[in-house]
Amino acid sequence: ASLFLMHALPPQAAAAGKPAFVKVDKTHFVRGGQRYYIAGANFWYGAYLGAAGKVGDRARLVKELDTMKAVGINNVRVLAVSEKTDMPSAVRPATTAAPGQYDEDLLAGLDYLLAELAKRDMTAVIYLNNFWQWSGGMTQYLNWFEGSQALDPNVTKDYEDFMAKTVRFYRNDKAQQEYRNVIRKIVQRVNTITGKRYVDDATVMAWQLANEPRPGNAKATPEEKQVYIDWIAGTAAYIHGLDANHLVSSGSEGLAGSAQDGDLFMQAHRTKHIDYLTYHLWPKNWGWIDSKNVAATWDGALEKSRHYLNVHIDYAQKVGKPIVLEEFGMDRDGASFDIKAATTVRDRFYREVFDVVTTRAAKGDPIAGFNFWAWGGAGRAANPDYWWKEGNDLMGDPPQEEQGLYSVFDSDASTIALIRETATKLKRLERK
Ligand SMILES: O=C1NC[C@H](CO)[C@@H](O)[C@@H]1O
Repeated sequence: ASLFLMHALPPQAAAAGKPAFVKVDKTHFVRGGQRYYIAGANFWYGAYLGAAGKVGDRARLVKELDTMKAVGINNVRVLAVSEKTDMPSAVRPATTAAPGQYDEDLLAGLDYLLAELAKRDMTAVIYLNNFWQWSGGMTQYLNWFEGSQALDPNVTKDYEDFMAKTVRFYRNDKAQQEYRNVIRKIVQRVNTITGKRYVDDATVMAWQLANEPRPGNAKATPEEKQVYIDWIAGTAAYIHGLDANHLVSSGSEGLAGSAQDGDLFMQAHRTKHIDYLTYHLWPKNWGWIDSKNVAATWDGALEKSRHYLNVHIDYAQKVGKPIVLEEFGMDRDGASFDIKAATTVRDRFYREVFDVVTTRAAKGDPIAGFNFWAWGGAGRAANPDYWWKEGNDLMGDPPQEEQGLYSVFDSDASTIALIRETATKLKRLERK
């Protein structure tokens, strides 16, 4: 097996015979003795596809990874665990049925995904919780440990209330203890397919605290901000205590996930236990663009997006760490979810994003790559209303969103061409 895996490593590492962990060298990633840039996809459901039995679809997973590899995608950002919940817009089944009750068949899906990524010299950023409800997440932990109702914003329609209540997770000792039990279970896992300990597997690029953890809502108090800063540092330190080989990141969106407070964003990521910064860019979610009135809103959205793209690279320069634009997306023309709808606005947006990323990376600035949101591949919406039901294909859009909202499908040739072109440009920078 080791001989087999050897040729899955970058040439330098294979020659040296040691695993090529992704490391940080000042404001850049290095891997196998050379710079490393992320040309990545969000693939939250990758471990679900890797599960055996009826939940998974290993044949589809292999096909999706082959397709992504052929495009030049070298990294996927995936969900490791989900929490069983009665919230309608969460994925089912969940890896955690209740505190301490884990579904080994589903967890073996991550084993299979990592084994397949290793064969293709691809890496994974793995997040260990979710600030949002679509995988159970922090609100489900609070249902377990404080008895509160797990809040589904798709039902309550009140995101400000959701965010203000969800941050109680950071200060709930029992919830934090179970969260750390789950972190330890995943980080110290032995891959049931390869026999390799996760801590020794260079296919893992980084552990990520959660998907989009926020300090509170728009009115986050100084005390909530300090709790957030301390939670990031404490949890990241805990992970590094379990695993001396891998990087740790927060999963932050940047300003949008920091109550628009740049000092908080930088302060929360100065801790030595956080190895690189992350940010996400969502013009439609944040109301910068009206997909049904692009003519009137594109210029403003582009100006705000360019500023957002650049200011976070400047924050990373000040903090002295790499930063990855690990989420961005745009819907299909006319706000359609139909796979047959054109993607001219999406392609224009991706082109603008890629222009900033590649231009500043080529200048040596700390932008270390991207993950677009999200790979839909061969997945197809199953219902006329585009909502997901258990047993339907999984795709880039999690269950809380219409199936087709942001997914890049394998038939979206123009968008895939832009991703391929950008992956090639970043690959060239690795050889400098
Ligand atoms: O992490 C996320 N960021 C934005 C995605 C699209 O709205 C969303 O599905 C996900 O919760």
